[in-house]
Amino acid sequence: MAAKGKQTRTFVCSCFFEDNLYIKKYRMHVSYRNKKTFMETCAKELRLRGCVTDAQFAEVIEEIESEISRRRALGEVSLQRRAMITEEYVPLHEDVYQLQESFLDPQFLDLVSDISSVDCLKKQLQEVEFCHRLLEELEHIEQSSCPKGRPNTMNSYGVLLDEYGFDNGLLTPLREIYLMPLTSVLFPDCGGGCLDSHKAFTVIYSTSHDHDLSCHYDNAEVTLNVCLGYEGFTGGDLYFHGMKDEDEWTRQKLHCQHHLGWGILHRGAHMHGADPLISGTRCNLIMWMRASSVRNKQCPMCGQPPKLVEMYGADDGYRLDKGRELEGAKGNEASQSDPVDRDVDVCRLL
Ligand SMILES: O=C(O)CCC(=O)C(=O)O
Ligand SMILES: [Fe+2]
Repeated sequence: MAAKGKQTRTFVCSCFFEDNLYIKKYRMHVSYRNKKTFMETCAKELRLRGCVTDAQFAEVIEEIESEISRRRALGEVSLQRRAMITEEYVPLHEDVYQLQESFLDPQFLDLVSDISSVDCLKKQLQEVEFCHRLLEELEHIEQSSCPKGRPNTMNSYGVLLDEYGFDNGLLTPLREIYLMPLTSVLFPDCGGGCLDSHKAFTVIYSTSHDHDLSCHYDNAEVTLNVCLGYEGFTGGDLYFHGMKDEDEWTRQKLHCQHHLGWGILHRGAHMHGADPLISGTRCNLIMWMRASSVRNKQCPMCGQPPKLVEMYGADDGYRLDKGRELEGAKGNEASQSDPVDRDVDVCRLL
């Protein structure tokens, strides 16, 4: 079922190999050029977070270096997974791969066809049968022996959806036909009117594994976050602070409860995280939507004009403008950028 897709040249910004490396144990994003600079810039903060012995530092450096190697090989590994999935994976519900209007809540459809006022967004989107079928399909994927690409180093559970063929029939039409009428009205300032690609994955939280998500921003111009449910859960609210470039982004805090079948649209640059889950399991579908015309000018991760590195097997949503220089011809490498942690006391480090 993996989609073949047309051969678009795909790129990442070279910062992917040096910046925003997440150290899960100490809940901290760091940059890494070499061991010496790393120790000069990050050792102090790491010590404050409990990394004190030589062995602990060695472990952190090993983890970072292996994450950089993983990132360099990621495109090739993704292509290998796609080939195996195409060969072996037999879908449980063929219909969940093709978007139909009946999957979408009537109130949502009304909103798309008549987005005259932002207030309409407060209407509830009801639970739909589609969520159950999609969840069953995702469980079927999880139980299959086929390889699964995990979203990023902040989320260890869940799966990259494009590798299983959810883009062409389901998610691309969802973005183009139904989401863009809304995002172009809600987020015209950050490319909501010209979203031209996305990276979609699921995230799964339970009390026994990943149970929360640190405050971060996404590698996205606009993000869709839909709660697909699972076993009844409590806790695990999504929360928002200010925008990442605001001086006092921690000052505000808005809580949003997840409800089965509800979707939340937000700017990728809106600082957000997930509270700890108290009970049950939560599965959400995340679509990081990208506008190449926006990110071609400024990488949302490093905040600089992107230094494009061509990648096969993965796509961070940049497109080659005429005359643009490439950073390096590093084929067969790929990126699955992490969301970027911005714990309050870490932000000045990065
Ligand atoms: O758990 C959530 O609802 C948030 C997930 C998220 O922000 C992300 O994966 O980028
Ligand atoms: Fe996020």
